[in-house]
Amino acid sequence: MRFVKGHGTENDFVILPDPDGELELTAGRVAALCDRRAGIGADGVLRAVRTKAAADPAVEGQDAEWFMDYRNADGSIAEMCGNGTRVFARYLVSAGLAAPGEWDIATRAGLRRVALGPAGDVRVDMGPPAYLGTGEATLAGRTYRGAAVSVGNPHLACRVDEPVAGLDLCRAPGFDAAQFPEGVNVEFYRFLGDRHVEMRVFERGSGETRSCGTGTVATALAAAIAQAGGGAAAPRGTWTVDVPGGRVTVDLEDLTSHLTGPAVLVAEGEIILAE
Ligand SMILES: N[C@@H](CCC[C@H](N)C(=O)O)C(=O)O
Repeated sequence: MRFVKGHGTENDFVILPDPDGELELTAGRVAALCDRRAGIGADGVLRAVRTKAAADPAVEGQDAEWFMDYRNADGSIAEMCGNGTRVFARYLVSAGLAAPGEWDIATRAGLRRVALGPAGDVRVDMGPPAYLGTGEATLAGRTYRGAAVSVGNPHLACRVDEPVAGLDLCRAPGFDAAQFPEGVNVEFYRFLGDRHVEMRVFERGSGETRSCGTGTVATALAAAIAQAGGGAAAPRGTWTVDVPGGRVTVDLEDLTSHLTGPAVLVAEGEIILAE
């Protein structure tokens, strides 16, 4: 079957066009595709299926032509993927399946509105990130306090004072499984300036990645709350988030948030699907 490979700030994806929902996408098949030695290699898979053909109750009734069926590299299903949404939108336009402009994409976290031209950055309405209180992550014998944030999927954004490049993210950070029964994406961020942070992430289901769009939104909210001295009434504003794979912008607004950044398609080809 055909595939396209793309990335958003080096958070990379295999895109599988499946307009009529015919593909049986097992967890094993996703993990095999994402394998960086024995497969194509990616942080996740984006299956492009027409919403009306998607046999997924999570998107039933969503008024969008296309459903982004996102899977993590280990084959697990996630509610949302911010970088993936930008890459998905760029793919639909590039393939002639949607026109440049503004339209909605169905996701398990609800409709996400994208805005894009014939080339260049993509802007995604990420909805209002929800601050859910504090939490703790452990890494290399140290405990980090963070903000639990839902961006449709779960995050724990922890502030650090040292450069994030020095953190050992070879192993998964520990977290309280009672607080995050479905697992959690853990971000570590450091202030670089006014509304400017650097961030690294260990993603649920994929390990350390070079970027995480939902994670940058969670981090911007956590940093805004920290800057305001705590509490959920964070000031609104535009944040710059530097990640190992590049830079994105997060707008925290009264009723929603927007994520803006690159979306690049790098290859297309044919997969030989081993059964
Ligand atoms: N990289 C994504 C997030 C993908 C899902 C995440 N690993 C989860 O399990 O929630 C992004 O750009 O948001």
